Amino acid sequence: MSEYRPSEPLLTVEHLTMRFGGLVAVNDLSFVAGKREITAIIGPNGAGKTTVFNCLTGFYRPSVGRLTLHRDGRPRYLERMDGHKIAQAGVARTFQNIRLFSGMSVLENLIVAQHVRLMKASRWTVGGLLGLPGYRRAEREAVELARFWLDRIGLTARADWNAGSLPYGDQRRLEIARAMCTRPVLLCLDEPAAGLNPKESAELNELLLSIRDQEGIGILLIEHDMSVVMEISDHIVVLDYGRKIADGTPDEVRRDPAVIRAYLGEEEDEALPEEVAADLGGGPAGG
Ligand SMILES: Nc1ncnc2c1ncn2[C@@H]1O[C@H](COP(=O)(O)OP(=O)(O)OP(=O)(O)O)[C@@H](O)[C@H]1O
Repeated sequence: MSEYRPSEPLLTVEHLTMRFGGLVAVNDLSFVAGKREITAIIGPNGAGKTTVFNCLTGFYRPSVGRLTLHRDGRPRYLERMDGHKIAQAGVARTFQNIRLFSGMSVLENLIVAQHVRLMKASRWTVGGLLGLPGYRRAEREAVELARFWLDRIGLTARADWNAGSLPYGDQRRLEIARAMCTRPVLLCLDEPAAGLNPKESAELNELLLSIRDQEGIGILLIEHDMSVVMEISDHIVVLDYGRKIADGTPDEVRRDPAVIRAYLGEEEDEALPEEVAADLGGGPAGG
C-alpha cells in the first residue's frame, strides 16, 4: 500500500492500537497529517475513526503507539498527555453531537472557549481578575478574537442569541469557531456535515478551506458525506475494522479496489449507496 507523505508534517501517528477487552478498535495505524492540509479519516461504521480522535485528544490512552504533534520545531508526544495538556499543545476538537453551551449567547460561547488563556492572564488570583492590566488586555483580545470568528462564520448579527436557538447549520459553524478561538494548530472535526442541507454543507466546505488557507493550520476530518470529503480533502486515510486499507489523495483513494470493496462488500451485485458510488466514481474504472 502506498502512503501519503505531506510536505510539512504536523501530526505523526505511529502504530496506534486501541483495545477494549478483546476488541481491537484501532489496529496498528500509522499515517502522517500535514500542516495546511485537510486530512480525512473515512471508513464504514465501526471502523475506528472516533476512537482515533479519542486517542488524539486524551479521552482514551492508547494501548500502543506514538502520537507526535510537531509544533514550533519541537515534537510533543500526545499519548503521554491528558486532555487538558493536549488542548494546550494546540489540538482542538468538535464532536458528532453538538456540544455548545446552549443557554449562553453565541458570543459568550466563543469567550468561554478562551477561559484558560484568561485565567493565565489573571495569574489564577481574584486580585488578578479585578486589577491586573495583563488580564484586561487578555480580556480585550478574547472579545476581539470572538468577534473575528463571529464575522468569519457570518453570525455577527446573532451574537446575542442563545446558542441553542440558532438553526442547526449555524450551531455547527459556531462549534468550529469556538474550537478556533482556542488557537489550535490541529483542528479535529467529527462529522461536521452531519445533518446539514446541501447549502449548509457547501458553506461548511468554504469555511474549512478558508481555515486551512488563511490560518495555516491542519484539519483532521471524520466525515461520512463523501461529497464533502472528496471535494475538500488533500489527503484521505481509509480504515476498515480498525486497520488502514488506503492512504492517499482523493483521486488515489476513489480508485483503490480495497476501498471500493470495503464500501461495497464482497458481493458483486450489492448496490453501492448512491452518493458513495457517485463520489468513488462508480467502480474501479470510474473517476
Ligand atoms: N469505550 C468503548 N468500549 C468498548 N468498545 C468501544 C468503545 N468505543 C468504541 N468501541 C468500539 O470500537 C469500534 C470502533 O468504534 P468507533 O466509534 O471508533 O468507530 P467509527 O468508525 O467512529 O464508527 P461510526 O462511523 O459509526 O461513528 C466499534 O466496534 C465500537 O463498538
